Amino acid sequence: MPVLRSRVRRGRGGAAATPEPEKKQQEQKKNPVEVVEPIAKRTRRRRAAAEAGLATPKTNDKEHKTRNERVGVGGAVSGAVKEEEENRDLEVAREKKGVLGEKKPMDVLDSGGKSNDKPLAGGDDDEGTAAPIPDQVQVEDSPLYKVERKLGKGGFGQVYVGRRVSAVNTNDKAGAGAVEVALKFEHRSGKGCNYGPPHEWQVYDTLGGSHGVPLVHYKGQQGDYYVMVMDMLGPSLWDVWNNNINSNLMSTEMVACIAIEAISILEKMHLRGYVHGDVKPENFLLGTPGTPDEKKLFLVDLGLATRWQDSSTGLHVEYDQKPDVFRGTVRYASVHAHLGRTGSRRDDLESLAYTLIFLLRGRLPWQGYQGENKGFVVCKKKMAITSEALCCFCPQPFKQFVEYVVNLKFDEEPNYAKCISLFDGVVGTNPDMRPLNTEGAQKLIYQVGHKRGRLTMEEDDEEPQKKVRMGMPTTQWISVYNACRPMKQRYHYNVADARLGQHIEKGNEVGLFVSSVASYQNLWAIIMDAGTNYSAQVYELSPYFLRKEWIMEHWEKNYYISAIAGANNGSSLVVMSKGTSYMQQSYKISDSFPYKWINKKWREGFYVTAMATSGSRWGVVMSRGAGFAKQVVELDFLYPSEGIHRRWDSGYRITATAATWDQAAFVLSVPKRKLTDETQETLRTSVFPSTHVKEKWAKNLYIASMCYGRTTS
Ligand SMILES: Nc1ncnc2c1ncn2[C@@H]1O[C@H](COP(=O)(O)OP(=O)(O)OP(=O)(O)O)[C@@H](O)[C@H]1O
Repeated sequence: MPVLRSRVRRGRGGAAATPEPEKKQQEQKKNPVEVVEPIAKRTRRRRAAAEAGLATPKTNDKEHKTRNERVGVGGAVSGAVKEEEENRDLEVAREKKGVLGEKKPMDVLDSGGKSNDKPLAGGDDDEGTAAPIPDQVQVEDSPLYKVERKLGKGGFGQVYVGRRVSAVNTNDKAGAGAVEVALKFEHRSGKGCNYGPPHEWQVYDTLGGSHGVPLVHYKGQQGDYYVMVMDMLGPSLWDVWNNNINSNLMSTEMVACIAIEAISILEKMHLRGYVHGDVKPENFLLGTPGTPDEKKLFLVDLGLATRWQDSSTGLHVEYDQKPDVFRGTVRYASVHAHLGRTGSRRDDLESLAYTLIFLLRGRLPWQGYQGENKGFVVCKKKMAITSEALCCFCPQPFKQFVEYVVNLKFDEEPNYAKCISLFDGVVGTNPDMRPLNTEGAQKLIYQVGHKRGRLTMEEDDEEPQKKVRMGMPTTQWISVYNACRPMKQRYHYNVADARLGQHIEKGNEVGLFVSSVASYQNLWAIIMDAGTNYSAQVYELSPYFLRKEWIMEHWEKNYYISAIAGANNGSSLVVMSKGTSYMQQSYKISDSFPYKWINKKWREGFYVTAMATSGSRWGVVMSRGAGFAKQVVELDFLYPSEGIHRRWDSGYRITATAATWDQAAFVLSVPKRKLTDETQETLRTSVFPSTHVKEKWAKNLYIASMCYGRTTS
């Protein structure tokens, strides 16, 4: 019995009817075909009441206009010529490189630091920089400071002690008039200053001085540097950990206190609408030794902070995924940050969980990877590891904290008080005796009136949380079904190479064309139906993944790629059709998911129209004239359930799927023409979903896309 996973989206029932179904019906009348499964009902789903209030998808005007302009210029006359030129370019590029598909590193905005996780070089380096750090600093109406010893350096800036030269109250230890301050220098051509003063300045304006965030007193430009004058603090948690010569480990009580105070600092930051975006041991600083603040915890480096909450509407920012954008530090980044998802409160807490485990155990299981796809490997490891394995030798509360944070949803408000209470049993009952000041957390508990005690996640009376990251990784069939008018559809699976022609010919004889193809264990699955609108079709089974010569030959004859599949043994099945709406086409083969290329082609008015994998290689076909207004990609190491649901809610539907043993990719599009019935369902099954397909047919749902690969059971 196959394992069934169903995700249902009910139709929105838009008013405008598309002409396509009518054409399909006419074609069906002209070509009566054998009905594989009788379809009795003809139903229309109504927009579910619950969805009536959902926002209509926004149109990206700029993108829309560009595409129309380009399509207009392309026209019927020049389309074929342009297409040929386009693909000659592609061919030349590929031959020059001598490989199929280039492997480009991701865009990494990695703040690096001591984690030694810095794929891109740091912006400024005093050793060798053309502009030396000034000897003295005076910005805005600040006192004059003499620049003394270096306190630290990150990927963006360098921090020095500034000693006040012009004396007013010479004994001030803190505040704007302090004798010693921290001076953060960022070179004006540094990577954080592309658009003027560092973004961090703005964030400090809002957050500076809030619980656990140092105050910035003055900021301004001096020579080649942007300079920020802030409260001077003491060693970072990384320094403390590193200086613990005996074991490199911190006491459990100390780490539990850090957990408690860090959660309360993050809670206050989140309350002001920001997420930090780079939580790690290097960015937590203690107060200056010998001062009343020496046992206080601070969080610095707001350079990657972003808003999770829109300042004008108060609403949560919109979900998005840009798989080639990474912000943060590889070692501590959340899985969602690795995958390029919009940062939200859950990400800070996940990074904090990794920070705590690092401080306790002295090492994280994904340390030590190097090379171009380090981010990919680290993310895969974070995704695969169980909380038991990650937290072995750590007391239970740390494991519970990990389990809680990795299962938070994108816009879910974390229960900070509950998280803090997890660590109650690990710290001493008298706050004054603790190795770290936990005053902020004390206040938080008091303010929310939360009863402290030995509360654990399980004992909570809330509904059990749906786990988003705890499923067992597996490989399965992923099939996608769309609502449409009754039509004939056939499927064949476990088809050996030799039998393929027979099935396709038989289908063609009764007017069916191949609408989608997939591969499993070097056998093929083909879907044929009467709803394609194609007028002619050719296919090739090749021992190579997307054989260029055959594709180009058929492009010349005005066929366009309409479906592709790749087998693990490297062979591929390419189907090309006449009668598509496409005006120009391009494809790419790549060792990693080619998001960068997709992004580039989007800007040129192309949309993904077919996608397949062969082993770990990806093949993506993009076309002009695809009939889409917008398109996005959901890429994950497991079935990206949350992302798909969010996209569905914004009017997207899955239009292409492909998966390797590691990753599943879903392309979702907003059609230009509003669909009469937007119902879409997905199934994940361990065997080909033959019985389920028949059930779907009975509900006028037809296979739109399928693939075999990575999901979660
Ligand atoms: N106010 C301060 N007082 C004392 N030391 C500080 C202060 N601010 C920063 N530092 C030290 O300087 C280091 C670098 O600072 P910061 O993290 O702000 O720079 P960055 O270039 O933005 O770093 P990253 O590469 O992590 O983004 C810190 O790790 C810390 O050791």
